Amino acid sequence: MVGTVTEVLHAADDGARLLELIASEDVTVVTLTVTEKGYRRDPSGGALALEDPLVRADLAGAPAPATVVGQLAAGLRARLRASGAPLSVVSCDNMAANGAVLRRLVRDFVAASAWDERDRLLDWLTGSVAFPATVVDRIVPATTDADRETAARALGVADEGAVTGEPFTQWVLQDIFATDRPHWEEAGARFVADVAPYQSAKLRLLNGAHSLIAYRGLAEGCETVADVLATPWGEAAVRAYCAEAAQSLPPAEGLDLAGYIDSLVVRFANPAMHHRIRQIAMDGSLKIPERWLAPLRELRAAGRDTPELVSALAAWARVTRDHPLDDPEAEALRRAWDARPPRDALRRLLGLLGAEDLADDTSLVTSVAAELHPAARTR
Ligand SMILES: NC(=O)C1=CN([C@@H]2O[C@H](COP(=O)(O)OP(=O)(O)OC[C@H]3O[C@@H](n4cnc5c(N)ncnc54)[C@H](O)[C@@H]3O)[C@@H](O)[C@H]2O)C=CC1
Ligand SMILES: O=P(O)(O)OC[C@H]1O[C@](O)(CO)[C@@H](O)[C@@H]1O
Repeated sequence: MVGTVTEVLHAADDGARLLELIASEDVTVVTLTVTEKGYRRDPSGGALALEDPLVRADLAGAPAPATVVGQLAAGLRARLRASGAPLSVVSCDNMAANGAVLRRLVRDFVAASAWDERDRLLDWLTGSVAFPATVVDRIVPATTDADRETAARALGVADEGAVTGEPFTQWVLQDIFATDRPHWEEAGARFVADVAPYQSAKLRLLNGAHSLIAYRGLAEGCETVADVLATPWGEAAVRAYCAEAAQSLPPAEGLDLAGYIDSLVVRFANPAMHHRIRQIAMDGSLKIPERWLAPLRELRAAGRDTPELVSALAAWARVTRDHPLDDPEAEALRRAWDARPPRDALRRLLGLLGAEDLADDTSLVTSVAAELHPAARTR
């Protein structure tokens, strides 16, 4: 039993209680793990997607906000009305600069609202609400029935909240909380001034390699990350990808990139982790920009070759063409392949990733298209 969990709510059904809790002075920290989808960002610029139907409904004053940002903004308004006590809102989602992203989205929502206290709320957000950036690095795959059965056998009781986690754990937080914060460092968390080096290393190496494994593995009939690592090509593909992506990472004190890459190979190969590659492949249109496109742009701008990232993009493109997709853009991704020749389909796919600049990069598009050709080498 996790004794610190005293109440469990479903935000969609218990909206009033959620707002009451965000407004309560007893609450000093709100954390979020709602996946990239939960943020409803405009793919091109990172602003709140004001045209999204649910965001529009929340802004129009739907009785209970349905989006995460709408719920947070309404809760923060209630808090300002109740006491104005400072609060820290901590995104634990897998996005670069997740704190700044969330702060911007909440501010975008408030600024677009017709609320009377809109300007006062924006001022209060600036002075009293902190949005620290964080990086959570621990592989915890979606729980399966088999995991629940294992937990029930081990515990002697059924635990619907059981999760399976690997031995490795890392939680790095930006130390800019609005009030006294919990002493999470006593349980191993690290508080630092700047999480960006940790965030980029994790997104570009761990998550970037995961996505590569997912799209290449799907095409080859694998089911889990460990299955891919057990193939003759799995470890070499991870190492080659990481060696290339790591060139985009500046050296940072306390970060041993070579050691991290070695540890990834061991973590990915752990046969006890049934981390399904379909789970990782899900929502590629939201995950790929963070994981691959940021290093791709930086490396190309520095004049470096990017064969591994090109190959990764080709693996994703092949999956969008040949496999069923679980992605908010699934239909548009599939329709991109109505374009001929494949270079035009690739341009459309890159456009759907919000990467018009890369879609206009003829040399990149030609390289990815060459990898799609049946005669291209298989790696
Ligand atoms: N599981 C892991 O190993 C780690 C997960 N994370 C991050 O934590 C976040 C959640 O991951 P998990 O807990 O594994 O996933 P999960 O699938 O168990 O939980 C996702 C939660 O997000 C909610 N959600 C999904 N779409 C939403 C939407 N459009 N609007 C509002 N809420 C939505 C779901 O209802 C669910 O409660 C992700 O961003 C992930 O990158 C970070 C590090 C480790
Ligand atoms: O979004 P994905 O690739 O399914 O990953 C889920 C989570 O597992 C991890 O890769 C493990 O740390 C997280 O970074 C990620 O958020």
